[in-house]
Amino acid sequence: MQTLLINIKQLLQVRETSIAKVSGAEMAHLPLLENAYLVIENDLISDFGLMENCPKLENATVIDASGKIVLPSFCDSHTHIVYAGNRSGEFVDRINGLSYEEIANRGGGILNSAKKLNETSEDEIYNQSKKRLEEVISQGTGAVEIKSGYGLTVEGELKMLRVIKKLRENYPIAIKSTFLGAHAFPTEYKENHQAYIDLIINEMLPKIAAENLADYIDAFLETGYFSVSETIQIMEAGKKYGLTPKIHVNQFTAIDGIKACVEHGALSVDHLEIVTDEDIEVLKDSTCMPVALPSCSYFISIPYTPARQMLNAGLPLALASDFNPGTTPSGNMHFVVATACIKMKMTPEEAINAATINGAYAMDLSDSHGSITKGKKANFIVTKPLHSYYEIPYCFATNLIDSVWLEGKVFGTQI
Ligand SMILES: N=CN[C@@H](CCC(=O)O)C(=O)O
Ligand SMILES: [Zn+2]
Repeated sequence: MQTLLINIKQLLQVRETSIAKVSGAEMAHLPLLENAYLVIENDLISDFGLMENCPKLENATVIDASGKIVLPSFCDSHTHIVYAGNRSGEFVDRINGLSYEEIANRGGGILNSAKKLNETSEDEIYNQSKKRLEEVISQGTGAVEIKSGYGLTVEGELKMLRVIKKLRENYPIAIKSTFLGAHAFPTEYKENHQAYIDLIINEMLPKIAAENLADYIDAFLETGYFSVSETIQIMEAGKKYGLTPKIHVNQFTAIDGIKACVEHGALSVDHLEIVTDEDIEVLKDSTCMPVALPSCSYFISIPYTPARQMLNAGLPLALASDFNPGTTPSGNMHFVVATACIKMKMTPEEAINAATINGAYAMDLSDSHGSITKGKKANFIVTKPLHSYYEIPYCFATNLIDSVWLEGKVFGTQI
């Protein structure tokens, strides 16, 4: 089956050859074609170019995209969209003056979500989570990572990971699965951290590996959560089962966690609201992708990742949503891109690179996702008529999407 999109006003992120990621000054360059065509063959991109060179394809379905912009789907490399219920009560508590830390210390926060999750059936969690997955797809996400971490018990973590597996089986979107048993210490382990770490290592990990339920391992490396040495134990244990680390770090404090993550081969370090010069030095010349989560900074009023400082140092940066019930109840990557431009002073080119090809890198998907390249998945967004791609971050709260395409079909026609 062949589809030909013609008269595309701007075709963004076109890469003749596949690249893994873009870093530093390269991020200011977003390659594009004005007045372009795009050919899709089954689920893959097979050709693209300028309209003046548009091929005549006898049997293709032709779609006129006059005035519209086409860009690769967003690659959201950090979410927690599998959860039960919500935490809107804590949202109001924060409006009334309590901090995230104070709420967590009262047994709220992650432990609140863990209680709800353990009380909810797997089917019910699946039904709640699939609505969020459908929502983010309709907002332009074409590849997503999903974490566990609201179970904090053997059964609870397995339940979450099985839901992620079922989502992966039932939706035409690439899903990577991350085991985050080390998200918080359950109350009964508050005074005995090692016993919970042992439970993760000796009980959870072998079962997860036996069912092949995870691609990555994560921990919340933070003051009051998992220390550097505790996180190292988790990373080392995960690696024995082939799970590469992707770690929550530097959300509230900088405690030399990034160094440990880089030394232990982390694919990404995520959050980075607080970043020191030493952290930046450690990330230079590493293969680890820093990931910023600006919707989290927005929602709980914490600093934004210092993107400019990091890009000036030559680092790459990815943008992800962090969709979760506590700090970011939204997976809208258009809002993420806009907020990165508005609050982090990233240019539209930098933000779109960060939310597409660099997001793909942070999920080991840059070979198949994140750019308009022949042979990659035909996952892309067609916008409503726009004057230029600058309007994507500029119109920060307008739904600019005309259609989202996953594996060569308009989403909604596959399921
Ligand atoms: N910071 C750690 N984990 C999540 C939030 C967890 C929660 O509050 O439920 C995050 O990435 O922001
Ligand atoms: Zn997170």
